[in-house]
Amino acid sequence: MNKKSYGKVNEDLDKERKKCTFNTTELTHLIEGGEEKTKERRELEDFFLSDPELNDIGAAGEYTSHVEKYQEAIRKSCILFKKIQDWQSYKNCGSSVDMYQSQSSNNLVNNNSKQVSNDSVTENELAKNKQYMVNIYLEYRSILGGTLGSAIMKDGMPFVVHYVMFIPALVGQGTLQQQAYWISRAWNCEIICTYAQTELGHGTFIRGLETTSTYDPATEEFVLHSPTLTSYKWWPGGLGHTANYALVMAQLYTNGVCHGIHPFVVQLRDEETHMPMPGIKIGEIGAKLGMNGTNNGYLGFDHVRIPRDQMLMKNAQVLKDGTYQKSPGDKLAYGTMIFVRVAVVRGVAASYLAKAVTIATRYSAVRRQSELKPGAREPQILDYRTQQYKLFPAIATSIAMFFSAKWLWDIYNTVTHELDEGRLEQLPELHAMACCLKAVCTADAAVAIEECRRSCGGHGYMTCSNFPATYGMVTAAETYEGENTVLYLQTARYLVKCWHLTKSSELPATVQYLRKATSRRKPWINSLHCLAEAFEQVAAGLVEVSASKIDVCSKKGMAPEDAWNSAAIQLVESAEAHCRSFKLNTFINVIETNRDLSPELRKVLTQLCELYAVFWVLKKVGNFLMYSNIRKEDVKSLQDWQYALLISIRPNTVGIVDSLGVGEEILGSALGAWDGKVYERLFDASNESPLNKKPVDDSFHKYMKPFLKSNL
Ligand SMILES: CC/C=C\C/C=C\C/C=C\C/C=C\CCCCC(=O)SCCNC(=O)CCNC(=O)[C@H](O)C(C)(C)COP(=O)(O)OP(=O)(O)OC[C@H]1O[C@@H](n2cnc3c(N)ncnc32)[C@H](O)[C@@H]1OP(=O)(O)O
Ligand SMILES: Cc1cc2nc3c(=O)[nH]c(=O)nc-3n(C[C@H](O)[C@H](O)[C@H](O)COP(=O)(O)OP(=O)(O)OC[C@H]3O[C@@H](n4cnc5c(N)ncnc54)[C@H](O)[C@@H]3O)c2cc1C
Repeated sequence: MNKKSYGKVNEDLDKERKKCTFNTTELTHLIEGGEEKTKERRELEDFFLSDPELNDIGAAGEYTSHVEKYQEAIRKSCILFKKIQDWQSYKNCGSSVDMYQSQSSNNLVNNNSKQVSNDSVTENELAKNKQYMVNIYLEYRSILGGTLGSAIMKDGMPFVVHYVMFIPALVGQGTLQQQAYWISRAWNCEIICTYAQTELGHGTFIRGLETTSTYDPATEEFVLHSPTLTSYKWWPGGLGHTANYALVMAQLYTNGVCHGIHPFVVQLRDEETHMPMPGIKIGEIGAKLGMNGTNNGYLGFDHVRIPRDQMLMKNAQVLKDGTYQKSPGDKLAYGTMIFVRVAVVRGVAASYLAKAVTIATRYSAVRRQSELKPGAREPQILDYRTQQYKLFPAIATSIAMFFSAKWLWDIYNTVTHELDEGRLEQLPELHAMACCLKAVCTADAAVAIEECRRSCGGHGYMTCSNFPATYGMVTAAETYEGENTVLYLQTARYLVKCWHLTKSSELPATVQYLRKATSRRKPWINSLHCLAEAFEQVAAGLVEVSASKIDVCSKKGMAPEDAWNSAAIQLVESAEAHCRSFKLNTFINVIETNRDLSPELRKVLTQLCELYAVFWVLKKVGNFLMYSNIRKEDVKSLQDWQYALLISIRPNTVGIVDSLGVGEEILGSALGAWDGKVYERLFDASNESPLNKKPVDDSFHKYMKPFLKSNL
């Protein structure tokens, strides 16, 4: 997007802003978690985007080659990550990072070994490590996630997995000594790392991974090996040509016994020359639908030896003689995936959808098309009811996502703190919620972004609208970090278990509705509370149907796995319904518990919350007729309600998207700029095409002219 000034704001957009009935800053603060947070976010954006080396947004990267794109992404990553360090000293927010640095420089590392003395490492420091993770997330979420990072590198960053996965994996799975050594090196970017779990043959079924790590007690080393083509690591971000270390998930063998997958830090490239280490076969996997800046790679091992202390041993351990000591919880090695799923809900789904709705809404206020009434001025396309039906539910969905993401982040912090104290009771609930929220939010964001693109007609198809890169980023998140169907099935597994417990024990907060939902049968009235109840009835009804289908199949003699597979479609639906019910309740809770909300904002939020709910009832009306109080004769009144909500939300639509706080550089769109100078920006963007540099392209003389002549 061009940074040039085009003068006054478009008249229509200006009028839209003037008629907004609520204070947009109040909504921005609510979404971001308070005035202070908004201030910090703006300061952070200014710090990075005022750097001309990073903020060259008009530089039409879409016309460069695959190699040039990668090289540019690396150039910017190096500047960006240097600036992250500068920012950290500027804000003095790295005290717990300093703790790592002082530990490693105090020569905790003995004789080139990373297995270090335990003396100076205390429980207190463990708590600091956790705080450190929280700091990273909060400080860098905006940089690495959907906002700043994507403005600077639209096609993704080759260093992202280093921060988003390698460091979190170290915190979750390394001993304090391993953290002291590896995190300080990774944090200082002395090394760049990736997270290598997925293989050519297996991504979802991680118990089926084939890479082996066999302990050799004679040398106190592990031997990493790729026994088959399908065992090659495949996909890790930054693996192709960027990372020189990887956290590799491999099947651990000691004394001839396989103990399942465990994490190992492996050097991939020489720290000086960057050449692959002996026995390492490495490359990039090639061009993708999107995220072409992330340098996803492949990796094979030919009997590569690493020291014993490069297995991360916070949970399970291998002693010098090869004795295996089990982890207190066999799923603790999966903790990094929970962290990223939690991060994706806000950092990717909510943030990218906020961008898309801002672009499409501003454009729809500026764009005028067709004749609604003969002879009258062409209307703003935002006035077409069909356009409102495309955009307003997407806006409501984006706001609902921000609220659920906040809840998820808070429970993630509580549960990880409990895990450090050896308490695992809330882990299943966190896992279930992280799975379904990641799946519903990324899926909804992808569908809504595509709807936003279509709502901008032909211009939405242009790269300079920024819809293509935005969609490419979000649709990737439907697959990575757990393919969405697979994640729904994880949540469903938890729901069916809880269903069987409804009569006998206390249920965790998010599933308490299972006990009461199906017994309620009141007449329907159009109200938020009746809607919330109906959502719970649908979720409970679907869980009940799934559980009984499994029972019926089992009674017919089916194996439990086949019975599960027979019910899988209903199981996925039940997990989705559970998540939508949770999102609605969270939205209502925000409105009801924030007592200081101004009446104007409360009114707008209530309208958006109602629209979110009514939209989904009508989308899934079959389920609501089957399992909730809603009857066929109520559907018409719900349709009327939805229609009325579109009309009430209309005057505030531009104000609502302005409140999402997405800055110009972050939007990066000719269609969505604050000033609404859509046509000027589209025209200038077209003139950046290299084909427009000469009046006649060389191909005319080389191919077309001889061809035309031959036809004379
Ligand atoms: C600082 C950062 C800030 C901001 C950044 C923001 C956004 C990020 C931006 C961009 C992202 C960039 C790059 C993306 C990088 C993507 C990286 C990856 O994709 S890494 C690879 C991820 N891979 C997966 O997610 C694999 C999915 N598969 C699985 O999770 C599992 O294999 C399975 C599907 C759960 C099945 O495993 P398994 O067969 O072993 O398990 P069971 O089904 O038998 O279940 C056993 C039992 O365990 C429980 N369970 C499963 N998983 C977990 C878990 N993670 N945690 C806790 N518990 C778990 C399960 O519920 C069962 O419980 P039971 O019923 O037996 O009690
Ligand atoms: C952009 C991107 C970045 C990535 N980055 C990384 C990375 O940094 N590190 C890393 O290790 N990996 C990474 N991955 C890999 C990613 O985590 C996997 O692709 C993902 O977990 C899905 O696994 P899969 O590819 O094996 O899909 P599959 O499991 O083969 O899925 C194919 C189909 O089979 C279905 N299916 C599979 N199992 C089941 C089941 N049990 N029940 C019902 N249906 C099932 C799925 O629903 C899907 O429809 C990345 C992927 C992408 C796209």
